[in-house]
Amino acid sequence: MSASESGFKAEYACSEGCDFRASLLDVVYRCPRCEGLLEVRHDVDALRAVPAAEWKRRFESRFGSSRLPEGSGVWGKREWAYPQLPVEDIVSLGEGRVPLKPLPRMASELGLSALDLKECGVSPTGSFKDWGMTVLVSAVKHMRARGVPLRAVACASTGDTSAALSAYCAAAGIPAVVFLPRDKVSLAQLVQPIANGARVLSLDTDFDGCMRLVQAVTADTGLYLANSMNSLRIEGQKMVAVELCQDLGWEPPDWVVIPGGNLGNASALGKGFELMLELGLITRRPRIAVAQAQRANPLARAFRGGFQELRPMQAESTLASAIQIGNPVSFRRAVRILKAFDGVVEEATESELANAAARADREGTFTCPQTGVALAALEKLVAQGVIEKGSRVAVVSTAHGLKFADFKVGYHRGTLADVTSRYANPPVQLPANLDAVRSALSDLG
Ligand SMILES: N[C@@H](CCOP(=O)(O)O)C(=O)O
Repeated sequence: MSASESGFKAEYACSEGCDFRASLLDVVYRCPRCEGLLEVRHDVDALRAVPAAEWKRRFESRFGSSRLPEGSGVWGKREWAYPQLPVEDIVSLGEGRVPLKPLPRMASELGLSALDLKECGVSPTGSFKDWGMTVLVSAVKHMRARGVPLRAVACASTGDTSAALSAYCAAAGIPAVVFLPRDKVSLAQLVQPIANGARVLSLDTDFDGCMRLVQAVTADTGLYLANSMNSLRIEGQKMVAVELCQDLGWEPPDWVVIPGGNLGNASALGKGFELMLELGLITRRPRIAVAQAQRANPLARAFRGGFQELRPMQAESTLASAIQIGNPVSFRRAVRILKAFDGVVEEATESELANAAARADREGTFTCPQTGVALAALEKLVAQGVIEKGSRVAVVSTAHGLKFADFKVGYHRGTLADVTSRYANPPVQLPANLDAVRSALSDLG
């Protein structure tokens, strides 16, 4: 069924309040009047005509399906994503529907009544970027089918967005071009677009430099921009908030902690909560904490200054390479969301992020360094009393740790610069004889 048959629709609107409107078939990323980013605006009155209980019932019933796109965590909620999109244009790899993993030991040590990790990296390309990329690439497939002359789709990336774009474009048979900062993404991230047949440009600059170039190149409307300044991405990524509430019986946590780089993700999280509030699926706002690496912390600096305008910075090298960004494109959107959700921003040093990731791994996860930043920020916010004891907290885990194997190896070898590995667990080197093995295990009783 095409969602247009169900009567719902969405269009572009200026996120800064101009009365600019455009069709989702248009190639446009910013408001032509004020240069502000666009947002996808849904017909909320039409959506509200369906009772909240019916939305919950629909979403629950689709959640159980193993068939795509119905069983996708994004397209199972398609009326809230891109309602007019015909089903035949959906490009899904089975994104979303990821585990909400409890961390009971860490919760108890921190004095929280619940701590859950929303494992968005348990996903086709190993990161939360799949949630938004399925919407964007499906939209491109639809535009091409309708005769819009798009030759290829391009993005700048710190490694996860490029992997997602390449995989979805490969599935759809659409050429992809990725702009990567040379030697600043992990080997696993680099090989993903290579394997998927994307055109990989390895550039002698950082992410912000790649972002400037991709924006210039995609001014040619035949090359479509896939970074999250394109608001189609936000429509998929906002489903993280919806799925999180669904996991929790439609009761939001008290706090959500999320790592922040280019800041599309924090904006999407807030947009998801706002839509659920408008449609009555939830009745309370969680508070949001955005976590940044201390070496790439433009939002944290702005927060300390009372959210003055963004001062772009040169992001320094950090283990949390996926959020090594000094000039976040979605800064204004994220600030708006933080204000609306009584939000805070905290930052983590290299040692704090690495140890927080390792601490969570001791409970059965395999966390990426960006999630380590969020967990370290959580520890600090609890210690400061900002997040109160007894709170129920969800942390958005953005990527799978397998993409960052070097980080894990370095941590457990104790070779990471500026990190004291408190939970290092190096292998025990032994001769292959029974006495040595028994002696190594003697403390286990
Ligand atoms: N961390 C991102 C950076 C690009 O951000 P996006 O929000 O524009 O996708 C990545 O993985 O590339």
